[in-house]
Amino acid sequence: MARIDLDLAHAYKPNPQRDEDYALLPLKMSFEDGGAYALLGPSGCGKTTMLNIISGLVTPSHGTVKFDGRDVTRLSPQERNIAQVFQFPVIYDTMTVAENLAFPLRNRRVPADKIKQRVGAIAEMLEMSGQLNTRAAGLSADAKQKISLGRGLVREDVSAVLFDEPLTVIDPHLKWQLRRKLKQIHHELKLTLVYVTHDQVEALTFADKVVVMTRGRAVQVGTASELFERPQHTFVGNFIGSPGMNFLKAKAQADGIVVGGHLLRSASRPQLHEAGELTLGVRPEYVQLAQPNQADALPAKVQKAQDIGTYWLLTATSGDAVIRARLSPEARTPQVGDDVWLNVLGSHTCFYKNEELIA
Ligand SMILES: Nc1ncnc2c1ncn2[C@@H]1O[C@H](COP(=O)(O)OP(=O)(O)OP(=O)(O)O)[C@@H](O)[C@H]1O
Repeated sequence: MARIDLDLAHAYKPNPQRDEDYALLPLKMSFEDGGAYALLGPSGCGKTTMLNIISGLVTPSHGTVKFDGRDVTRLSPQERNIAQVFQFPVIYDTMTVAENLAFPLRNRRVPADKIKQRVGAIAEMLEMSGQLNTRAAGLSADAKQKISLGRGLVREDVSAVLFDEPLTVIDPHLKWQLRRKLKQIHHELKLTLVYVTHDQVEALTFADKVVVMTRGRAVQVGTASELFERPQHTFVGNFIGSPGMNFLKAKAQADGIVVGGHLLRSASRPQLHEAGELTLGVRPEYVQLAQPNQADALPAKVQKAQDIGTYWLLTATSGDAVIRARLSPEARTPQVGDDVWLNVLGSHTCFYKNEELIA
């Protein structure tokens, strides 16, 4: 396994001039040896480009890729010793499940008894022990993709295993099981894993650390709780969470924060005073119903109240701003048209300037 250091940028077109010309803007980041990472972001943000640069399928137009301090920028995937699992199964239909799993090991002349032991262990982890002698041709798409996952995980000597949306073809119920399974396998095998997905649930359940990407930039690398509690960029606040963070235009002054002409009184945060116009960010989970004229609350009118089962989702407007609150089912739920006060200022509230977290 290897520690991977990226210090690079990538443009598919020659002579890039503007930010839009880059698939990856200049970035510096490291993947720790044995860590499980997810690259998460919407379509076109550069996830696959980053994965293919790590594997060696794409050479970055600028900068370097290092494995354990060694420059591998111009080495092929084979020379880098990478295993990669793609969206669709890459297996041999004429071979049995066991032969498919053994293939990457046979290629490297691993002794037969070692192959048997390793194939048995991987099949057991993927709950395929009963199918080892079945020919792959007759299997479902799910089972074939499980074999692909197994082939990616079977070698112990790889620098890293890279997954590009590997559960796309998997049935939703099995998807959930396999995500958990992959996490468990990671704990058992201690491989460096990098997993591309546009699905936040998939990223957050699989990875120890999630790299959130937008428009060719990695805007935050963090644990699920860091991304939830302290989004470093408004994109992260909005992209992570269901629904995403509320954002309100704000201005700091000595005795509090002004939102929509209303003063929210609070202990001052000195770093905010110089900032001028700000964005206040608060997750719907932390917005509470408040008493009228409560110092840290805003007046609002309820536009929607939806019963989501485990919580009520309230949508209210305060001036131009829309505020969503996730209220517990036990709370007194206001009705559409009610005037309410919503607490938006507390220890979980974040402040942004030019999209970046400042306090
Ligand atoms: N081979 C290529 N040649 C030219 N441009 C490309 C190539 N591959 C990707 N791009 C462009 O680079 C940008 C990033 O694409 P990339 O495939 O890395 O994003 P992604 O986040 O993986 O998206 P998706 O989830 O849709 O695969 C996009 O604007 C895309 O059009």
